Amino acid sequence: MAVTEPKKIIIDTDPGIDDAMAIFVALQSPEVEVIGLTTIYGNVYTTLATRNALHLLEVAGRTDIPVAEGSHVTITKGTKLRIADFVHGADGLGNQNFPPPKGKPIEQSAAAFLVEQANLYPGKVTVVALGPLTNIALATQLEPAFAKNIGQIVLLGGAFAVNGNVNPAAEANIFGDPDAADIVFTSGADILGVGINVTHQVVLTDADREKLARSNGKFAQYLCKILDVYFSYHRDAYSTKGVYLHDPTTLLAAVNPSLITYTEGVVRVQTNGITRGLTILYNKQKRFGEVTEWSDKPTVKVAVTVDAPAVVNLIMERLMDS
Ligand SMILES: O=c1[nH]cnc2c1ncn2[C@@H]1O[C@H](CO)[C@@H](O)[C@H]1O
Repeated sequence: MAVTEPKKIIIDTDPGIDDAMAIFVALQSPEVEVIGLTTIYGNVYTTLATRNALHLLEVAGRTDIPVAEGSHVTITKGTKLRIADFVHGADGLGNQNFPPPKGKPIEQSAAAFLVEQANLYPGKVTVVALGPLTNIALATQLEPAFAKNIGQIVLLGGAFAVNGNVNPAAEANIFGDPDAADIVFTSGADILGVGINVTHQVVLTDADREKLARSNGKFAQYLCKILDVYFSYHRDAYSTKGVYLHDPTTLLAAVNPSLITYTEGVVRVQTNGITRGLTILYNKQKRFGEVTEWSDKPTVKVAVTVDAPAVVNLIMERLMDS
């Protein structure tokens, strides 16, 4: 049997408790090879995201993986960022005050690193984007061929036909930089968008957490230390007895696409007004008489269903077996 080469992935991340989980699951997934982490603001500011990315790689014993620091401002140079420290703790990792990492990010910016890797392995690199899409939008501006050269962009973002999690209109990653999101969705790259309409189906329960705690898995043990803040946020905000696995679900959609189903259409993002950050998918079922803002824009894939039990099982297995 031919041995298939692992898929090369770059994780663009704002760690973040569920980011930490996604990064660990990726490192435990033989189907993929993590060739770099790029950092962005979102759950924390970019400087802290870089520090946390380096820290998580040190915890994993994978300091061979480069970290490239991303943008500190939005694509329109906006500095008024919305940081979700109330979801993840002030340090982004459950207020554990871990020691600073020994490692440093590489000299290259996240956007330059993304462009370089896409050029180096045309069509072979998947970006798994777990935060606001500023770095990816910058990469498309830095290199017009980026959309063509990148293999796929699997992104966590949007709330398709459901309420957002920042406000009824907007999901956090898209709200973080709506202009960048619109650039990415209309870039022509092969894009799979995974919205919270899908990730809200994937819940880690208290019982799952207890099972993780009882295992000897190194990553399971680490995560159990940082999960408290994330659980209490969900209890307060949603009255759920568990937490949504946004980032690990998106990562697994890249690792094993058969875990989800998707539809195709054109996605545009509202960039101003009270619905700033709203994602609207045009499903092409109606032929509109007039030219619309969706006309002549490239088609993307948007996840519709997920095999939630399989996703939770796979995440648990990989974290416990570490
Ligand atoms: O209520 C929330 N407000 C802001 N960010 C959130 C919230 N819940 C989760 N996330 C973070 O944003 C992404 C999913 O939208 C996830 O990365 C999650 O960590």
